[in-house]
Amino acid sequence: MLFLLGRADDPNATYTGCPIVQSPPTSFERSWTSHFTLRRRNTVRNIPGPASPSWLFGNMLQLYLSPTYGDYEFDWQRIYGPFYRIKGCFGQDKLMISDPVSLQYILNSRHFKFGPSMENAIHLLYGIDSIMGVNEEDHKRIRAALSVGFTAAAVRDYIPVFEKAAQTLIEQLEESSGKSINICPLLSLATLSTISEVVLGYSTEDLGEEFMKNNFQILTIASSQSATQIVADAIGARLPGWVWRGAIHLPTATCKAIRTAKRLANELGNQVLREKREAAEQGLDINTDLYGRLLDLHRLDKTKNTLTEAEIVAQTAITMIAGQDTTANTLAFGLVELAKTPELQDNLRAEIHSTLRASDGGSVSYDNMPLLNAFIKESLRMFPAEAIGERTAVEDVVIPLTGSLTMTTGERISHVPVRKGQNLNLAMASYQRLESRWGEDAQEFKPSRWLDGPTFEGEAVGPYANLLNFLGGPRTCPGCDSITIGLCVTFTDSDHHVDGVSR
Ligand code: HEM
Repeated sequence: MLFLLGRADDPNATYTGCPIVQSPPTSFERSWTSHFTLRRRNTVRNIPGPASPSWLFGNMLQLYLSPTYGDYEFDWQRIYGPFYRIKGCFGQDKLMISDPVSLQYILNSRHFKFGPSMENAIHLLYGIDSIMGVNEEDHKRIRAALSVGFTAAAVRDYIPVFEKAAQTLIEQLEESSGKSINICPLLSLATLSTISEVVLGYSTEDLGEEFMKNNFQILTIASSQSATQIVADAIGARLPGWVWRGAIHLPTATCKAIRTAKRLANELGNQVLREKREAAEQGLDINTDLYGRLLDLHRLDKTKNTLTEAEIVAQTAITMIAGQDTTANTLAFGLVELAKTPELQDNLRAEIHSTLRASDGGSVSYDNMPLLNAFIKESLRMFPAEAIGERTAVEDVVIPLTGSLTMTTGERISHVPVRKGQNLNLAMASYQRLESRWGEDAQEFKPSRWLDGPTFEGEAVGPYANLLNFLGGPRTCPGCDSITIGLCVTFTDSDHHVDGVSR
């Protein structure tokens, strides 16, 4: 489970990313609701899917602990199509969904919320008042307020920060020139320093030693996966919230790290706001980062449209953690592909050099670099940092399909009725390798697909390039636009040969 990651009714609200549609019941939903009430049998059980090797683990070890990500999942998709059933721990039925029509429906519908493990993890680490911890009206309000830090103008202001981080990265690479290095911790540090600068106006030195140590502990906990954790997760998902809230006080290393992370985020958020308040009282401009913008809005307009200081502080853990390893891993996978394909590296370097020459020391037009943009889209398509999202149906609901599905009973259906509580895996990595969507070469890393005309079949989903890396709907990742610019800047500025790669 990638629990570190990391939705609104107002059609006029301008959030970054995908248009926000929190749909009222559609005619489709109304007609199917009556149909569904007539057929309360468990349809999910009759959806085809792979055999389960064990009652205890179901297909979970194959899904999450295969030697290379997708060893089983991509094969299952080839055999069973974009909507199939797998077994979770203790015989639980889970749906694996990569059908674009179904995904679009789920992401924009009010009939689904985070699954229980994800909800508990969000509450524990980010807090119940964080943007991911709140729902409905509160979510819409916090999301609208946070959007000041993610507008096109704000993202343009971040470019010097991205450039500075890329420069530091170059210096670190130069120090290790000719030697083999582990690039992942360097990238993680680079993304943390960028996020800290644009969110809080703080450098990593300002964050302090204890924060830095805890931050890397938390990322290690979040990215480690084992059979024991999979079972613990499945048991945890069945426990009520109060058990989780109590369990966090256990004297284990993980619980201690999470307790420390919450305390440090709270202290940090309060300290940043105190300093910004004092700076504003001295007449200084505090509109230079996300927290400065949020505080300034609150000082000028204390209506319900702005966040209170406590609400701003409550966003510290999520904004500092959600984008760090997701961005670093995207960069790392891009570098792996560059290392494997020297010709691509040379062509990219030629495009970067000619664009930099044309800019003549002025601002660089990243949009005018087709190969760089194609390379970034292809890296995102092949290697989504969050491979699977988790949702639960909050009531009995019917999910539409692109085509139809033949059940194990032989019946063909074009809509899947699911019961309240049904667990759904939004299979983003599978969707991004769906041959019916991307073509027969969907499994190949091929940036040229983005340059050779229409890239995908069917209606667009997701906020960027028809990709689901940032999911979609009201909970689309708000960092989407800044990340894509940040990736352009980093690859442009870190003009270094990647000579080889080992894992
Ligand atoms: C390549 C980098 C990134 C990827 C792939 C990514 C992916 C995602 C995904 C998939 C979600 C939705 C999770 C869900 O609803 O299940 C999400 C939510 C979120 N992301 Fe990102 N993210 C990235 C970087 C960032 C950055 C840099 C920030 C901010 C500094 C950020 C802040 C957030 C926040 C605040 C949410 C919660 C949104 C909400 O619930 O309304 N992310 N991200």
